[in-house]
Amino acid sequence: MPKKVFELAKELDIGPLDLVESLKAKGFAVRNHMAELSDADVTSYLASVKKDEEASSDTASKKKVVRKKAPAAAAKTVEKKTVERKAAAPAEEADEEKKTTKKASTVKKKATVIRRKTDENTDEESDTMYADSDESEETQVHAATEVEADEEENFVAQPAEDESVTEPTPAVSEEVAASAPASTGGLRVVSKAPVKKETPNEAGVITRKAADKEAIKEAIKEEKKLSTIDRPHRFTPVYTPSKDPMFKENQAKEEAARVAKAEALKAAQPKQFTGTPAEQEDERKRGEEEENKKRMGGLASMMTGKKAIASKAQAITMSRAEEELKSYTALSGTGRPIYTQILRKKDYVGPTQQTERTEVKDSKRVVHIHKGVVLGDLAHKLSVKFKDLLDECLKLNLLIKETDYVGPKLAADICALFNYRVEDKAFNEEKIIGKAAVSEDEKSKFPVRPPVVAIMGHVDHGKTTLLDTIRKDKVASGEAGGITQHIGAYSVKVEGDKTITFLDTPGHAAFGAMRQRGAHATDIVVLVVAADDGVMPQTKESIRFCENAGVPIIIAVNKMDKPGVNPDKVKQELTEFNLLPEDWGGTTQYVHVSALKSMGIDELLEAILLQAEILDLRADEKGPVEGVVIESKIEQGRGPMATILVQSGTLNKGDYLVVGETYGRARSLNDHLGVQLVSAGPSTPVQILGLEDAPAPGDRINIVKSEREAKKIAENRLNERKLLQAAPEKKKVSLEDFFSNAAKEGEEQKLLNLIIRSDVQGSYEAIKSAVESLGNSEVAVKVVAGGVGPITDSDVQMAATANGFLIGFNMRPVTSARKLAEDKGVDIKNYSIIYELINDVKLALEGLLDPEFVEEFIGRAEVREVFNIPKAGVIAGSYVIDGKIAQGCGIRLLRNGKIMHDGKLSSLKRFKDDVKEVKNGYECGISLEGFTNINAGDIFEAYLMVQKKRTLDDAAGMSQSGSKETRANL
Ligand SMILES: Nc1nc2c(ncn2[C@@H]2O[C@H](COP(=O)(O)OP(=O)(O)OP(=O)(O)O)[C@@H](O)[C@H]2O)c(=O)[nH]1
Repeated sequence: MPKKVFELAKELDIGPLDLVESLKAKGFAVRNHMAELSDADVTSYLASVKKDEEASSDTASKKKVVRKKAPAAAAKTVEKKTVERKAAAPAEEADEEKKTTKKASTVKKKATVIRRKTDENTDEESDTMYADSDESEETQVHAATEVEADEEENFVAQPAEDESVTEPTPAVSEEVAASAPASTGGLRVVSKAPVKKETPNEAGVITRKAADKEAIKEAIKEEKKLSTIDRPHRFTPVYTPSKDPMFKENQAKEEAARVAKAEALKAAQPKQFTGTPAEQEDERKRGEEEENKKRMGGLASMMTGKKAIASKAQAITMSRAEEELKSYTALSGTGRPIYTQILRKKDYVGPTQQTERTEVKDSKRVVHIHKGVVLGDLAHKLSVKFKDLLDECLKLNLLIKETDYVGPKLAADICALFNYRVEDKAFNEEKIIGKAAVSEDEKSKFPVRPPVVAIMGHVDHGKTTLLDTIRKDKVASGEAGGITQHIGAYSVKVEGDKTITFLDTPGHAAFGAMRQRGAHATDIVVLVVAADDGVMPQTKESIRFCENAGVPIIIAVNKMDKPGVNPDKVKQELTEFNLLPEDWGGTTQYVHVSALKSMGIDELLEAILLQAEILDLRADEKGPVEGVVIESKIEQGRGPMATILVQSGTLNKGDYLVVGETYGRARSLNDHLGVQLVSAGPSTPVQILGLEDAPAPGDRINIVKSEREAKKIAENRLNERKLLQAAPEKKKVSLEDFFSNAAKEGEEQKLLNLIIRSDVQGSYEAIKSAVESLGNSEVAVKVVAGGVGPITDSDVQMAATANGFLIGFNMRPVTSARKLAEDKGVDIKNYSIIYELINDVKLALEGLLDPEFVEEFIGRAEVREVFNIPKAGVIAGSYVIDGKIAQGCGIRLLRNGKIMHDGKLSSLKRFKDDVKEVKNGYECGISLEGFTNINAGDIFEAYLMVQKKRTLDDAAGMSQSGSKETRANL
């Protein structure tokens, strides 16, 4: 069974490294203690050891070791001594030797080179047996090289020895390692000894031809050379002897034990061959020959440089060595790689030829942009330096930066300066959506659709009550604060088959933006005006929105049930706005109603249907779907939910939608009553589920073929908006603007940071725009985050970081957010009525305004006589002629109307006593802080600086009313 070296070492009870050394010395190709030995190797090695031991014991018993100088070495190496066994040994000794050799096996002889280190430092010498003394000299040069060389030498020498395989080698000096410790106490086994020394003239000795010897020498030298050039450097573990005498003794003991064990092992070895002793002998010889052949093969390959690569690591090392060699040869004698190019200094050959400037063809003077462009990029597209672009832009009064993003219009203006035109190559979503222009003629053939009606009017004029009465449903009672908070859309059946779609729009000023959207989405507006209140600000505002949207108005004069109301007064007021009643010769329909008493409702509905008829409202049910978002919110557990008014086409359940910057699939369609629909035709308000996000009110909806297309369009819209938002608003700069901006630069605007969470998108937007419009140059509201949904931990975290406030509109914080807010000391305010929210924000903003100090006159005194009192200083004996003079007040000294001094009162006395104040008609002594030039006849004017809390109206300079004053100095 094959064995690892360390296993054999264990069996032999010797150190694995020692065994490796020993094996190497005996010509076994082992790399380390992990190398594997075949059975034949083990047997061969043990036999060899045995033979050595016997030889050593013979030598020791006969004590005929003769120290003899090698003929060649004698001349060159004096220090080295070669111990040889005399060739002319007695005959019986020779016989004995012959026997031993045969018994041990006819394997080639291996001598062991043993270097002995003596304890004396000065007299260090080594007894080494060398085949060649030249070799011994070389081995002294470098230990590692020596070992290597010795090994090589050994391997090379073997074939020569094999020639004498059957012959004993009396000329070969042997020294058994085991005997060495006893004599030297510090022997170091470096490697196996090379070859025997040749003594050609002696009888019975197998001689080696001189030519062969020379050839081998040459081979050894060649090998050595190679080993220094292309062989990787490797270290051979070298045993360093201890100088401790005890150690030497132990070594000797260990060695003796090892020998004994090897002998025992040999004795225990099973006999492998059967048959006659002659047959056994033949078999053994054959085995040995095979073994030798194997080794010879290895040696031959080594000699020819085709040494078998033992391991991967060795292969890597070899390849590295090869590379190194190559790079070495790639270096010229200067140490510079031969492929390095020498840089030559260029000779000056005069000015370079100027390339002629070619004018760009008109057809090529086009700049392609995608909706907008960053000016740095535009300069690049125009092939001009940005500096030149900046100079040219000043002609347009434009002060630009390289990072500015401009829209197509401004880009076109800039490009025109360089005789370029702009082509917008923006993502064309219409190509995907496939909008087809419909002619008026085609439109007239479409079926009639229900009118979409919005109800507008001033707060509390009865909009919700009116709608409620119309659709017989109580809406107002369920609303917080009795105010409609967001747009609701409802379809109402009237006159049998006919349907009217109502948009219930809120009336409060904060919902202006929403109302505007409502106006644009509607065909007809019913303007509710309370007969008892008349035209109010938001009535006027609603009229303006309708005018802008070109939407016809029907006036519902409400609360006609109230006693003493005068509808003509309302009509009169509205004539100012070109809303002349029909009975007064105009075109506007006026209907007298009482929403509360359900009076005049039918007339109103008739008027709406009449108006719709006049408008001839038609839509293609089968055409592409168009619609608008009325409202949206995120419902817990259901996700984003949007109220959509389909304006044309038919929206089907399962359609892929693009809605503003979001997209999705209409997973479910519900009408205002919550009834599931399969499809929704023109003028039908539906709530849809299945969008990715809550869209903004007013967003348009389109249907596309796939979700991928929908996503693409939505993402493109989002990207473009972001780019435009990032772009600073470009205004034409005037010198006045520049100076006013420069003056403002020093002032720092105080910010009130808010995080707003609302139940629906419309409310959020309305609140956001309302609170943001509250600021001025000194203070401003910044909505740092917000949207639809409950107040979460991250909102609280953000409020804490931004030092802001959290506002929930119809939204409460989640439990964890509430706890976190308590921990972080963040204030969460909850509102359900928008004007209360706005008032609070306004008050908070006012708190940020710097207080104002105003001077308040309090009295006047006339100086009658001036006293110069040594310790007290100058005292002006005065008489209070107006108001009072008080301690701590500011005081001005006037002489002939001219202000001589303005400072603080130092002391105020009545006779010798200090007093707090002296009123009109009394005398007093007044002294001033740091001023003594007081004359009789001068006037003291006393005043107080009063701190005045400012309101936003004050700050805007609109109104001084409502300011609260506090006396700062008293
Ligand atoms: N007497 C009388 N009261 C009415 C009539 N219509 C509405 N009201 C009352 O007016 C108040 C306001 O009505 P709303 O319908 O909430 O008014 P609104 O215009 O919808 O108010 P906002 O939602 O705040 O814009 C309520 O107290 C109603 O009862 C009416 O025809 N006659």
